[in-house]
Amino acid sequence: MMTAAHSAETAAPYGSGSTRKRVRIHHLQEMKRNGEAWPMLTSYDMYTARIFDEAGIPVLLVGDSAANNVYGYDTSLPVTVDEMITLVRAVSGAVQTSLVVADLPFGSYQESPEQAVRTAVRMMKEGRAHAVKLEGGRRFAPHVEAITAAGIPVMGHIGFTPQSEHALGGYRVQGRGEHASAVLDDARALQDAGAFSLVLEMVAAEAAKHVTTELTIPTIGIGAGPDCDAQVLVWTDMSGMNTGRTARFVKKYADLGGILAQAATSFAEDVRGGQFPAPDHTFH
Ligand SMILES: Nc1nc(=O)c2c([nH]1)NC[C@@H]1CN(c3ccc(C(=O)N[C@@H](CCC(=O)O)C(=O)O)cc3)CN21
Ligand SMILES: CC(C)C(=O)C(=O)O
Ligand SMILES: [Mg+2]
Repeated sequence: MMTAAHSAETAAPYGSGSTRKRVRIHHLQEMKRNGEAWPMLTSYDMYTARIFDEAGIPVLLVGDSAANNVYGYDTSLPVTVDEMITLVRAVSGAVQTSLVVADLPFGSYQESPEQAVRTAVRMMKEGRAHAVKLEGGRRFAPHVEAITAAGIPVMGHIGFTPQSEHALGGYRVQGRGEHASAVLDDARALQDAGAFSLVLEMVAAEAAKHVTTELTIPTIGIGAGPDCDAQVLVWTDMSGMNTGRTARFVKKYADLGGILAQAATSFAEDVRGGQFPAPDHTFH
């Protein structure tokens, strides 16, 4: 249910030709209070952004997972701010309603709160994002606070943080048993620093539930069980565009990879067999 966020009753902001209304951060907090779970998807291009916006996905994340899913790198570490900005601009230019969140890539904010603000400003100014996301727990509270003070909404991201995979020792579930309290401490610190929401990635369901209850800001789970306020998946995973191996937390809702392979094969057959172009596709 998209409620007021997707209704056409209110005038759009100046400079916009649209009558649909942008999802706002307070709508996300309102959905938490009302117990309405909401979806988030990644998007890296104009077509998927337009489709997900029309489908009523309130938040689109231009994830640094673009490293894997656009640029073909083996981890998310190599993607640059410039590589991200190009994609962020494509996505934000295509949406009418969805809130566009841009990931700050590895190395673009860890040095200092000042560096974090500089990168976040670029994502807003050049990428035209509506918010930014960064990975890390309580040690990044000053960074979140500085970006927030600059007037930029920040989404946090804790649990398994792929940019730290080498420090974490691989793809590991976080917050099991006695480690649950560390996840809660990180969550609280980020909320207190001004984060408007928080991704919990590969967090034990029990810990994720406890964090969700304790926080006033929405939690967005990926491999963090059913009790988060929202759920996020990478679009290439959930659509079957990614024909490779996916994590256990992924549910595949379509076979886009298979459909596209069929279309390419049919096109190739038609060209080779002389069935394309037909008279309908031909000018005289
Ligand atoms: N396509 C794609 N989907 C993602 O979810 C994703 C990316 N790319 N790139 C950036 C990060 C990396 N992420 C990942 C990638 C792999 C696993 C994974 O293989 N997990 C295993 C191991 C779990 C374990 O050993 O406990 C799994 O089976 O879920 C998890 C998160 C999440 N993000
Ligand atoms: C998996 C989500 C939360 C993410 O950070 C990304 O896609 O980069
Ligand atoms: Mg990311």
